[in-house]
Amino acid sequence: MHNICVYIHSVSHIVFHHVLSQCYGSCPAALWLQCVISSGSPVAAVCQLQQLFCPVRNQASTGRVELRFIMPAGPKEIVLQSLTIRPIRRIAHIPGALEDDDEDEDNDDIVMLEKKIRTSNMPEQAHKVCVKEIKRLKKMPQSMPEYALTRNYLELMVELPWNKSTTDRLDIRAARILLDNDHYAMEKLKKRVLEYLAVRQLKNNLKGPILCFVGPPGVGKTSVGRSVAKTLGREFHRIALGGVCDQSDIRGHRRTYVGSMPGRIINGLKTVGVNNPVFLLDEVDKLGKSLQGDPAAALLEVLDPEQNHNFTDHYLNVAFDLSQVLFIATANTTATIPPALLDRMEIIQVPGYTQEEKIEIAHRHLIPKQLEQHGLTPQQIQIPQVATLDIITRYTREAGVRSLDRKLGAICRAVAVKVAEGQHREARLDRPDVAEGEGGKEHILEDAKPESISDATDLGLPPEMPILIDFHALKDILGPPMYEMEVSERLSQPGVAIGLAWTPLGGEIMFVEASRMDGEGQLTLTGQLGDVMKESAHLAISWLRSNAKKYHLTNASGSFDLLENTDIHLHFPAGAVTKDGPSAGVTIATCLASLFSGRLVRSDVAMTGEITLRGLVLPVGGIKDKVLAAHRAGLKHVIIPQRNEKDLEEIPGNIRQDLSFVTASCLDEVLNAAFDGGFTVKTRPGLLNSKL
Ligand SMILES: Nc1ncnc2c1ncn2[C@@H]1O[C@H](COP(=O)(O)OP(=O)(O)OP(=O)(O)O)[C@@H](O)[C@H]1O
Repeated sequence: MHNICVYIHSVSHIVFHHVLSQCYGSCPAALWLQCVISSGSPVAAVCQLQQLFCPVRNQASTGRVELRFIMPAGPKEIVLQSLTIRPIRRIAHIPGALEDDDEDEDNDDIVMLEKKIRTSNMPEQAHKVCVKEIKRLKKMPQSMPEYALTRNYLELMVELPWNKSTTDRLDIRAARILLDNDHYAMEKLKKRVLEYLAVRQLKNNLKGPILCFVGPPGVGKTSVGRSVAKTLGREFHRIALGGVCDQSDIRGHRRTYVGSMPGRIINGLKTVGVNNPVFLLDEVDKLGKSLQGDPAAALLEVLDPEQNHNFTDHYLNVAFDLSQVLFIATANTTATIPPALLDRMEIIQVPGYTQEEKIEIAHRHLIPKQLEQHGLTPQQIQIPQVATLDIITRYTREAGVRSLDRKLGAICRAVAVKVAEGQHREARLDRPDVAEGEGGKEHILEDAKPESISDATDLGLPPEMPILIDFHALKDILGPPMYEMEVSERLSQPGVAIGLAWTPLGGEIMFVEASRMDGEGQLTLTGQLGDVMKESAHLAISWLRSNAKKYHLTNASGSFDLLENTDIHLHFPAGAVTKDGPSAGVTIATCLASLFSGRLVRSDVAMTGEITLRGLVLPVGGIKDKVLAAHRAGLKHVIIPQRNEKDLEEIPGNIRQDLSFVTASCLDEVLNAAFDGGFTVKTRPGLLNSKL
């Protein structure tokens, strides 16, 4: 016997009761779906319900049925439920009242629910609440809106994994192999993760710190979180926190609200079905705030090992023990993480990759993954390392590898079309053993072919030869290169210097430009600068004015008072991007020194460092990312504050070899390194201040 019964108990509230009885064997005895209609009349609601039943009516006696419900607000279709129906004997559609049969079925369901509550392993407090609620449910008329709410609540309570967990697979050696297999480089991060797992192995129930991976996009933070779960043999669940601005998203709504539901933590537990998953709290730095409360405050309770064994979701209204859950957070920057939340986490910096690391990641992980996703084999496409380097330097500018991955995806798609069309032809190979690489340079290919493939095809060689991706093929598929080395062009006149900036997207090189013109001694700053950066500009000008004689710096009329009848304009290109922080101090001072001395700053030097009014150079953060950015841009020398020398240990050996570093403790040393032949004190008599 198969019944579907619908009743409307208010204009805005429709409860659809779908009873599946005897003929369903192992299927649940009853399935309840509830749909809240935000607007519309009863007539409209009945029409929609008729639409809902149409597919069921037309269904043959066996098969799969999708019940669809059209919301009145628009054309959006929501699949309420899809289920297998066999056989359909009868469909009853009775708006306004329940059939007697259905009532019996429903009572059966409640009996089953009660049984589940009795047999479930939930804690005593939760059990008491459930028993109380089911007693209320039994006495409640089924037409009451609260009936469905209570029933949903009880169904969630019996579904939650109060005591169900997976057994941890704690084998550090296996974990090391798995992490190494899944991720290239990231040594610091892997080391810390292994330490964490080792302590877990030695001491069960570790109330350890919450790890928070901080780094630019696409450096593998999320993917390491997934590997940790795999290593431990735990379920993995990702909770995206970007843009979450309502604390109910974390802690749930109280059941008194219409449409109330549990928060993301409880929902996640229901999804994974165990109480010890790995929860990845993604983009914790992008939590918002609103009148509906502060979600970061709600997360405090979730992440605090001292409190989270008693986490109370507003919807559940009973405590759930989260102490077995392994939380890992990810963020692009710590600057926007609320301090209290930051305090509960151990920050592990994940810096961007060098070009060499990116090439390795591409060939070991990204290309095989893309080939698999596009149904290609290494016999059908060949991407040499020079082509990968071209993609990295000319088509992407990023600290991570996400954009590189996308470009490789685009190449695979283009090749898939060729392969599918059966047109196996080399995109282009001018000479048999040579392909063009970055900057038009020619590179010897690893597996150089005796003939170019296009020639080979013409000569009747096998069409299954791999399609070779070279510079010209890249141009065909990805379009003209998006980034060119432009550094030396931009430093071809005085008043320009290259700084190094740290952004949540990784390190960047930053040009600082200065011009002077007749005026009244005003300083104009443009390029969306924050207050700290503006102050750095004022500091740099003051230092140069006070040292103008020492360095023989003059304005256009030859006066040592640099601002006399002179206005200065300082600009930081990429004017749409907001910039702040003190680390541009040395660059601004160098740029102005170039402007007033008429000398060019070396075009292969980049610098970073905070300055004081006395010309000292103070340490700054993000050195590794900044150095990587300088290397990516093809620069050769990097000036950093002396007290940042220790940070150079983090720079990979090959990058340290490619670059030379100057550690400066004062602006004199910076200027000497930034200009060819140094920027030493002029010794013309009469120009120097007597103390010098
Ligand atoms: N070291 C690496 N080895 C292998 N694959 C990597 C590595 N780093 C990143 N990837 C790959 O790059 C892709 C992007 O990584 P993922 O999504 O984990 O980045 P993310 O740091 O979490 O970025 P976001 O901050 O934007 O969330 C994934 O496919 C990942 O497997």
